[in-house]
Amino acid sequence: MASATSNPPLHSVRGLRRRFLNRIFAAVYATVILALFYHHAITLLHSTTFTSFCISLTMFFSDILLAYMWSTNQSFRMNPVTREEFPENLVKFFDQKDLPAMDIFICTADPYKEPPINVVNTALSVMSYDFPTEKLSVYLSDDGGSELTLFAFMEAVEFARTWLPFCKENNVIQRCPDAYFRSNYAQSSKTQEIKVMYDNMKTKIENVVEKGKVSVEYISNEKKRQALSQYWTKDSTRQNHSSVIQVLLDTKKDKDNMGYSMPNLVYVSREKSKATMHHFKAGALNALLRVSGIMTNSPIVLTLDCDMYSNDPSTLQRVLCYILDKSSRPNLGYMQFPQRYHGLNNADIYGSELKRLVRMNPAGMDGLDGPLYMGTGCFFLRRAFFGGPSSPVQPEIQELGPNYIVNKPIMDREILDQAHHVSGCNYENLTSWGYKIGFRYGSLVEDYYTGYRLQCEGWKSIFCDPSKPAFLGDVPISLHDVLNQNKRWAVGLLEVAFSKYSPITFGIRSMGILMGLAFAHLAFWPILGVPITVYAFLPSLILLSGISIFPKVSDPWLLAYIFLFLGAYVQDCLDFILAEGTFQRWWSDQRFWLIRGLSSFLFGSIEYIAKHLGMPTQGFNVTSKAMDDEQSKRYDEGIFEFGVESPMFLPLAMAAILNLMAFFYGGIVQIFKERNMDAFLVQVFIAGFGVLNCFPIYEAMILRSDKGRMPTRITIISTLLVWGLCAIATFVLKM
Ligand SMILES: O=c1ccn([C@@H]2O[C@H](COP(=O)(O)OP(=O)(O)O[C@H]3O[C@H](CO)[C@@H](O)[C@H](O)[C@H]3O)[C@@H](O)[C@H]2O)c(=O)[nH]1
Ligand SMILES: [Mn+2]
Repeated sequence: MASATSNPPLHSVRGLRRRFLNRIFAAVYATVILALFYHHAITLLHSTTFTSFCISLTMFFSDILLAYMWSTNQSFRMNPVTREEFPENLVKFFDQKDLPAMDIFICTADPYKEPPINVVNTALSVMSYDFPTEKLSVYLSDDGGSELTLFAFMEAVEFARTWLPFCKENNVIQRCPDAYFRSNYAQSSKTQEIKVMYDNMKTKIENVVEKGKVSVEYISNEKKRQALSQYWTKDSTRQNHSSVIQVLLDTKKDKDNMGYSMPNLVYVSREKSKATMHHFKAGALNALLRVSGIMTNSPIVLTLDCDMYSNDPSTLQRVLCYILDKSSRPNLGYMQFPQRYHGLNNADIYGSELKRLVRMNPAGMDGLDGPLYMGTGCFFLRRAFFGGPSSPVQPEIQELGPNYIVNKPIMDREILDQAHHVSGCNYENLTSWGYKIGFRYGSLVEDYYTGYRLQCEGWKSIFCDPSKPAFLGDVPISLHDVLNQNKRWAVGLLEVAFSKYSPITFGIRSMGILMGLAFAHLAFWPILGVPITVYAFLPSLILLSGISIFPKVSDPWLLAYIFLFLGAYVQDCLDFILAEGTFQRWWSDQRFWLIRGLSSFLFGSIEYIAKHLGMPTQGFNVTSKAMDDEQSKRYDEGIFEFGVESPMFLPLAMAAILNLMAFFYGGIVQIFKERNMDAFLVQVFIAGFGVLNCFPIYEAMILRSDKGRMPTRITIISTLLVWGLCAIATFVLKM
């Protein structure tokens, strides 16, 4: 066990024992893949017709892509580690007053998709961290440019004056008010009183959002009126408005109801103009980096999405266990906590837990040079945004440099003017922002891309995954939302994969083979759509024409297929269950890979190509966090939500229908009637596996009558398309 040099230790790290087994298994598996390639090559050479050549080539190509995904995936398995922190030892080394200051960034972008009451809850959960309040500054970026959000925050400030001291004096563990009142909290007259206050605030905010504007009866004083009036100019819209910066709390002046000081709280809505690119979330974060730079310039920065509240008030202490211990990891640039979620249904039908992506793979990278950046729950050293560890890049004004010490109060006129200036929409023109400084532009997955570029510059990272989640977030509850989110990721990842900074070339050169491959695995994630689509359609189509393409049951080559299939699936399942998973969730997770492959990845790739050709595309389509009661109920019961006529459902429905046909035809005609089991067993098995995975789709097409069922039009169109596909296949194969 390697532990930090300090004594008593602040943290420890341990390699998982299964890494040795992983390495041996990887060697065996790789050998079998090579053998399979040999078999593919032989089949190709011996193909008798042009059609059979094309089919063999397609299967070979699909298997090459699968092999690429498998081999790059091994970098996560070579050296996974787990860590432990001992925040209780921190006090033995550091005085409260020596702790570094923290700037916390929260992003929101749309008051209708991201209800302001939830954003307020997130802010309150971090404002009440167990940390010296004068060292804490919370910045809210409102890309929705909405007076509704500003209003919600002005209400939140009032509530915070009671909530913050209440949490501290009663040592409340759950400091997100909404989660607290949902939990089994100790009832007392004080908690009753606070609950009433909270409910009042919530009702007010929700009413205002419902009305779509802040009417006068909600504006209780002149200060609020003035703040809100900035939104009342004629040409102020979401895409077109000047900067709004409102200091809602100033730690030097504001006191809560018990007389304790409060953290800084600043509302920022950067200037927007239709004529200027704003780079979505990355642009918003860069604006915050500058505004906070002018106002507080704390050496540590936390980025949070508005839907991820803090679930543990002692998280900052955990972070300091690494950041204050220089021996923990040289050139440490950031520390990532996993995204963890609340409100998942038992089976996690959409695989939203993303266990592999957000917990298992980052633990694997942590054993190398550290995890990727995942957009939220990540603590950065501000310095990391300004060039590599040994190649600093100076920003255009010295006040923004990471070492500059702010010596004026946050409300100083000059500070406010400068803050407005740096949040202007043309400020970044002819500067290095987004390219050499700050969060990086050029990909819809700005998080992945920024973390990747920082690692290329030489920054390292740490993955901190305490058993009590540090942050908890929402998951989308309709299939359409999930697929859209995954599609956005697919587009963003391809943008990196095929850029001049592709991990497969630039990445491997900059950070070595294993880290390079780990990033390359993700960048090319969407190509999985190709083999998944091929396997979903080709074997079944061909089966319907009575043609066999896999080794016969009596052929020893079949063993290679069985080994590769079972080896990958069983290892994956074991890994999943060992990482606190259940079999049921694993099953949903593997199914969702197939669903993603057929929809998000396919449509994402098309969108990427369209974007590349200069056609207009969607950009950063914010995931909805608003809940519809009926939808919520169905989600909780584990029922798939189709409901809308999304083209992304077409390939899913088609695969479902085709595999069902192939399974029955193959099973009945080929195996029972023609006694052709030897030739067709594999294809019937593949179709059957598809059918097994498609149960929720059949249900949604035939059995259900609720609003979330498969729209009839999708069912009809996909049936026609399958019919057309079969006709073409018969024609081509009989040629
Ligand atoms: O123009 C924009 C668009 C989005 N956001 C914010 O970005 C965050 C993430 O957006 P969301 O729609 O919730 O995206 P998800 O798909 O849930 O996010 C995952 O993927 C994103 C990259 O695609 C990362 O930025 C996120 O951190 C990560 O959780 C939210 O707080 C938004 O308010 C902005 O500030 N400005
Ligand atoms: Mn989100």
